[in-house]
Amino acid sequence: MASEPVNVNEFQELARRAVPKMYFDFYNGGAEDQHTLRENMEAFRRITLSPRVLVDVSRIDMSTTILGYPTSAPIMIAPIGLHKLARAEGEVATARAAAACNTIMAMSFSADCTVEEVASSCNAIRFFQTYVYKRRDVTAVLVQRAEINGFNAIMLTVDTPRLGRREADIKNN
Ligand SMILES: Cc1cc2nc3c(=O)[nH]c(=O)nc-3n(C[C@H](O)[C@H](O)[C@H](O)COP(=O)(O)O)c2cc1C
Repeated sequence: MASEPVNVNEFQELARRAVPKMYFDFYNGGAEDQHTLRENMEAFRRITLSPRVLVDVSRIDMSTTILGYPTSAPIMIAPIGLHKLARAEGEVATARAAAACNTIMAMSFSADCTVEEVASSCNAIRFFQTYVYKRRDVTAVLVQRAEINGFNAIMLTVDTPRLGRREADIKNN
């Protein structure tokens, strides 16, 4: 790719070149035969946009709110673990990017940075993702730390009672 990326797919190709294969496979892969991963993309392809014609488009505003918090577009950063595999600053860099784009960052429980580091790095609107652990006191402490550090919402992941069988990660050890 000679020039700057012009769409999301091209970012994927840049990422492939930027990080070791093992890390790229972790970020890029899904579980088992990756049916859901493919279907997630197909679902977006099936959506047809119907432009409204003869309307004033001189000023386009996609801003909205998510749980009452403002965002420049109905797009936010999903919780993804281990950002330091991609960049030394990890989730701090992601939070700064979210703030620069006026969007919301959901920080993973499996983050490489602490909630304190992310909170002190910028004023991004941030949600904290967690699971409900067998030890409820562990969950409570995580939620309290997030709250003290200005996280605005808790994103509860309920579909991971067991980890998915991510075959690329198995092959990469
Ligand atoms: C590499 C990777 C790591 C992820 N880590 C987390 C995580 O730590 N916590 C979580 O709740 N979801 C995690 N997810 C799930 C994503 O947040 C998201 O729900 C999932 O990728 C589906 O959204 P998508 O179709 O936009 O990819 C992860 C997904 C990927 C691909």
